[in-house]
Amino acid sequence: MARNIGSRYTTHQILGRGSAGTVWLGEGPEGPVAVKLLREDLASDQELVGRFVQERTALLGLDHPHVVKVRDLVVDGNDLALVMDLVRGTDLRTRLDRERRLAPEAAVAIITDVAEGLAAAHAAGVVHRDVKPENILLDMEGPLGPGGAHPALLTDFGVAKLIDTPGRTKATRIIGTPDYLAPEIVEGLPPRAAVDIYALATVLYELLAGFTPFGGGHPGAVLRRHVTETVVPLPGIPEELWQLIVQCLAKAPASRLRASELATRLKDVLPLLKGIPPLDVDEPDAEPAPEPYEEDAYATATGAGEPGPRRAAVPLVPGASADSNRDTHTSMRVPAPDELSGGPLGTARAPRPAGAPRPGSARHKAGAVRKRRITLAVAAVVVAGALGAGGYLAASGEDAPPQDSQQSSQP
Ligand SMILES: Nc1ncnc2c1ncn2[C@@H]1O[C@H](COP(=O)(O)OP(=O)(O)OP(=O)(O)O)[C@@H](O)[C@H]1O
Repeated sequence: MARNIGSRYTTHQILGRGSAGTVWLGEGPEGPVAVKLLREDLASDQELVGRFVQERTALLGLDHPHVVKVRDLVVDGNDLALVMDLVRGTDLRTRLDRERRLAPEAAVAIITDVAEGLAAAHAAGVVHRDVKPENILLDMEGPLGPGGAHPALLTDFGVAKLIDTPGRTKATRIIGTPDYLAPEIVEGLPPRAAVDIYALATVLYELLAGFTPFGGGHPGAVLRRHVTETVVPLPGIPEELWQLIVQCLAKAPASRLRASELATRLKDVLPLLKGIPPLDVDEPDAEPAPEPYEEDAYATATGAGEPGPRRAAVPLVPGASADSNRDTHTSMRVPAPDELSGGPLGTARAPRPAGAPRPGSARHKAGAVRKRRITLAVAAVVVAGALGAGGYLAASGEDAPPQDSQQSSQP
């Protein structure tokens, strides 16, 4: 049934649901649109509505072929809606679920598009804060690019920031999707443009591997890996491409490439990837069962029980009920330094060449445990030095002063 949104738009049919609201196919004065209607409890939050109006200029001003254009922001009674260009196609998560892994050329073509979109946003002082496959739309009506990839557009700009209002989330909580969260966010620092680069490199890794570099298990373990662990190389990945991923997954934000540099470097790499099939890697198995004498520091410190599902579907805000089982935003506590530095859930997930023995198998077990101990010992030393700010935030329990986290630190 058609429903009016403000005086200019009607919605007809649901395109999809996320944790912050529902996206509808709609009609506006200039033709079809997508309307993201925020959840009622968000729409009735006066502070959030104020922020929504404040963001208007920045969001409406973003105009780039690889960013989904926001046409209007509607505040009407209980309705709070973002009116966007309709992208006829699918989102990258759906494609990835279908294909499991993409050929390097197609993966890089998609990520290049998104890097270009991000470069424009960052230049305008806007940080996305929730780059992930769900927020990358593929325009099936657009021309085919390298590797047969359709144009990719980044969507959901500003939504993470809207939700992350000082009254709604404390400085001690994190907003985002665990698999894609940059280490500085885990440490409680304000998100700058480099968090988007980290998340985008994570998406690139995921397109190539079929899994994220630090995902798996309990969300707390995922957060800890971002801070303490090093990404493990993918078997068969061209070295030039691997180096770009490593650089953009650097723990120090300043060491990562900027979005425009990343786009340029990816374009340089593209011709080398022609005709390379999807990488032949097996997803690492779940963590091997902890050795009896190794204490699960995270579980002990937090009361967390068994590791959760591979992707944490923690609601954005209490009461949210995303009706899909896909990744969603997370609002969770900034872990304390001791939680970040210990426990066997922190082992980096090493991809295996197809058919190689599992890391948890008898043949590999002794080596794996030794390696885990070394990783954790190094991690403990690194985190002890690196988490001063995060530790303070975790301990303070105070609301943060309002911080314009969407202002980019980059020109
Ligand atoms: N501009 C658009 N045009 C066409 N479809 C869209 C558009 N924006 C979003 N969608 C579709 O609507 C669905 C829901 O999007 P939404 O942004 O609400 O959720 P999400 O990003 O999947 O999850 P979350 O908000 O929890 O991170 C997505 O599957 C996407 O494919």
